[in-house]
Amino acid sequence: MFLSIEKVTKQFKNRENKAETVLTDIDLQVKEGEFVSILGPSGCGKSTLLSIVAGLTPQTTGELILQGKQLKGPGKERGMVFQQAALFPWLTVEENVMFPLRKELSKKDALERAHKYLSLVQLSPYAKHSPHELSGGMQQRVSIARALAMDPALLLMDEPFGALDEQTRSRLHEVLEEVFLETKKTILFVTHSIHEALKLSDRIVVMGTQPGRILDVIELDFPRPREQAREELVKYEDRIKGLLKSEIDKVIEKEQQYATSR
Ligand SMILES: Nc1ncnc2c1ncn2[C@@H]1O[C@H](COP(=O)(O)OP(=O)(O)OP(=O)(O)O)[C@@H](O)[C@H]1O
Repeated sequence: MFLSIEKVTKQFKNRENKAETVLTDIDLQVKEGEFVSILGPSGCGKSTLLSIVAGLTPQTTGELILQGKQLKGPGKERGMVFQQAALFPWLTVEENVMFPLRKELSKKDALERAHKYLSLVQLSPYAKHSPHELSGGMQQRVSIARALAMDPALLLMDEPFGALDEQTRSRLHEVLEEVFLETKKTILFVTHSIHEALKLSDRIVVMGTQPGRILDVIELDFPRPREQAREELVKYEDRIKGLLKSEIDKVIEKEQQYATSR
């Protein structure tokens, strides 16, 4: 198996210094070249799980194995794209994409690589621009190009389009789908949007909350582009909404308990 997440749990200390379980019994297998979304209500531990796979947050128990090797800490075989593009404002677009390549490639090769991926995300004309001259969606495309330029085996994306308006988001879904089909990268993608997950994924991992755990893994066995399969989409959407309903109720109930206890 390309990526195995085995019996992973995570506890954080809460404000009273008591251990609180955020993730429990996470078992997930990801095949090479798969697009897997992690979907669930706010606070169910999606970002924590992705951060554990990235090696940025240590798990409390359990194991992660990528391409036969046990994961310990971060590594360049995993690229990460966050909700905010986090570009260096003093560098141009192409310099931002070249930046992580500076140690392993000559300047000429790094530039060539940067342009390959800028072209893939349709930003070649903006190579010499500064990040502040770009829209939020364009900046996010630069950060996708930067992550891809490292040629990671696994691309981890944490709500990469969460801060964008609906139209830009929709355009970037198309860009990401093109990138996915072209590069055949394995992608683990965190979202709380059912539509986004249905549009992009081969499989959707639906998570529940309190504690965060996997409720179901849904295989989307109908062809891309997904928008054309309206009936299929509605069927899957209803199934996911059914799974999430009681989870969202739990979040609301906790919120109400908190409000009445004040
Ligand atoms: N460093 C930390 N220390 C303590 N608790 C944390 C820490 N990071 C996350 N948590 C807690 O873990 C839980 C899961 O958080 P996480 O950000 O992974 O959820 P999420 O599903 O990604 O939420 P959202 O969709 O709102 O981004 C939350 O209750 C959060 O408060």
